[in-house]
Amino acid sequence: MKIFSSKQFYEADKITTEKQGITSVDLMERAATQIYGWLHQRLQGAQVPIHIFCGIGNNGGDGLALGRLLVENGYLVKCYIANYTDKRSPSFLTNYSRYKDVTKNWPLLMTCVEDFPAIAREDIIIDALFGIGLNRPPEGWVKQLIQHINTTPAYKLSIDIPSGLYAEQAITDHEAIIKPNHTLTFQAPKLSFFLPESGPYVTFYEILNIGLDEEYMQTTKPVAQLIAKPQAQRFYKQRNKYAHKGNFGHALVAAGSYGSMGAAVLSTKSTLRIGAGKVTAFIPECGYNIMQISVPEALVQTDVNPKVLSKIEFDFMPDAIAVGMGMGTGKESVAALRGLLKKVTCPILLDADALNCISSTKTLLKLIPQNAILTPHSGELERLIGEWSDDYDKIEKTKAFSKKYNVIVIIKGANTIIISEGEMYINTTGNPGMATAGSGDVLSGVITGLVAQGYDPLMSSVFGVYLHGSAGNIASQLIGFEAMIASDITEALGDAFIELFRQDEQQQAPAD
Ligand SMILES: NC(=O)C1=CN([C@@H]2O[C@H](COP(=O)(O)OP(=O)(O)OC[C@H]3O[C@@H](n4cnc5c(N)ncnc54)[C@H](O)[C@@H]3O)[C@@H](O)[C@H]2O)[C@H](O)CC1
Ligand SMILES: [K+]
Repeated sequence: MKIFSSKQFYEADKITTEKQGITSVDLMERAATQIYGWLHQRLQGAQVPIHIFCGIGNNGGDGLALGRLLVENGYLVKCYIANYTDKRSPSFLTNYSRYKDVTKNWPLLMTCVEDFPAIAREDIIIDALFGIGLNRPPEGWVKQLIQHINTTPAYKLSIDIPSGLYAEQAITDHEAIIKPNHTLTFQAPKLSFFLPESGPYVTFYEILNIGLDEEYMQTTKPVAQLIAKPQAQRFYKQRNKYAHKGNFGHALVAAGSYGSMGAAVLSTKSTLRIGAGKVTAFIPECGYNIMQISVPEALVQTDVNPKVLSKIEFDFMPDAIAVGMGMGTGKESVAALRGLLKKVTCPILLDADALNCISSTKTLLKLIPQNAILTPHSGELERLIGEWSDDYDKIEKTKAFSKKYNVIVIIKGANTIIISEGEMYINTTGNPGMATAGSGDVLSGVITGLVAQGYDPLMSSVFGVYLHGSAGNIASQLIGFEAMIASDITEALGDAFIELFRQDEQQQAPAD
C-alpha cells in the first residue's frame, strides 16, 4: 500500500478529473457519497443529532456535501461553517449553495466563541474543518473550536485527516488538533498516521476509495510503502519438497558477554525458528554451557576471551552474520568488531552494542560493508545520526546516513521504519507488548535467518520486521501485553508464517 504526499494527492485529483472527464465537484460528491455510505451502514436511519463542522476549503466542501446527502436521507443534521476567511474554495461554494437548495437553510456561520453549539454526549460530530490543505496551525477562536469539540465526549469522525494534523509535516501545536474516534481517509493513508508524534491522533482509520486515476497511483513513486499482509505475502518464498538444510544457509550469530548471554540465546534461537538451515553461535567461553543447553540445535564456537568477544574467528563461510547483541562496548569488543568488519564477505546485520561500538569509535563507520543492515533503537540511532528535532527530521537524517554509508537502517518503534536507497517502508504489525527486553535480539535473529535462507538484505529487513510484529501480535493475543516476554515472540514465529496465508473474514488492509 502506497503513502502519497499532499502534493501527489492534488496531482492525482487534477489528472483524475481530466482523464475521467469529471469536475472537482464530482470528485467531491464521490468522496461525500462514500462517507455517507459508511455512516448509513452503521446508523441505518437512526435519529441521532449529527453536527458537521466545516472549514472553507475542500475538506469543508466534503462536509457540506455529506450534510446534504444525510438530510436528503432523513438524518438530523446541523452544519456549521468556521467562517474565518472569505477565501472559500470553488467546490466549497458549489456545495454551500447545494446545501441551501436542499435544506432551505444556510449552514450556521461561526465567527467567534459565542457561536459554538452545545453538543450532547450521544450526538455525532463530523470533523471537516481542515484536510490536507492545512498550512499553519489553527489559531484564535478556530483553535478554541477544536478544543471545544475535543472536550465533548460525543463520537467524532474526521474526514480525510484529523483537522489540525498535517499530512507530512511536524506538529507545532498539539492543542490545536482534533482527537477523533475514527478517521475516514481518501484513497490512501497519510504519512503522519504512522509516526510517533502524530500517530496517536489516528487511533483508527479506514480508507475510502474515491476512484483516483489508477495509472497515476500505480506509477507514481510514493513517499513510503506501507507493509501489511498483502504486501508481506508477496515476499514469501515457498520451500521445495526436495530441499535440504544446505539450501537454507548457515548463519553466524556473534553475540553475548558475561551477564548478557540471554541476548545471544534469543537471537540464535530466532535465527533458527525463522528457518535458517544451520546456525553457529560465536560467543565468549563463559556462555558455552548456557548456549548448548538453551539452544541444542545451534553449533557453538567460543572466543579466546572467557567473558567478552575479542576476536571473532570461525572455520566456515557463513551466508549471513548478526553481530552485537549483548556483546559489550569495551576495547576488546571494538577490536573484535573491527576485525570482523575487515574480513566479512557475506551480508551482515549490526545490532545493539555493535552500533554502540561504531558510535564511540567513528573510524569503524567506513568499514561497514555496503548493504549492511543496522537495527538501532531510538537511543542507538541518536548516537549514530545525532539529535533530531521531530519525526520528519529523524527520517531525513536517517536517509542521509543510509545514503552516505550505503546501508539499510531499521528505525525500531511502534511502526518500525525501514530506510534504504532513499526508499522508506513502514511496518504495520506489532504492539506495546513487544516493548520488552530482548525483543530487539529476536528481531536481529529473524532478519539474519531470512538472509541466510536467500532473501536479499532489504527484503529480509522488511519481511523480517513484519513477521516479528505479527508473531508479537499472535503472542499478545494469548498472554496479553504485560506478561509477554521476548521468547514468546520467537515461539510465535511459526504461527506468523501460518497467519500470512490465513484468509481473514474481512481483509484488514487493501492490496495496492
Ligand atoms: N484528491 C483528493 O484526495 C480529494 C480531496 N478532497 C478533500 O479536499 C481536501 C483538501 O482541500 P483543500 O481545499 O486543499 O484544503 P483544506 O480543506 O484542508 O483547507 C485549506 C484552506 O484553509 C486554509 N488554511 C490552512 N491552514 C489554515 C489555518 N491553520 N487556519 C486558517 N486557515 C487555514 C488554506 O489556506 C485553505 O484556504 C482533502 O483533505 C479532502 O478532504 C476532495 O473533496 C475529494 C478529492
Ligand atoms: K478533517
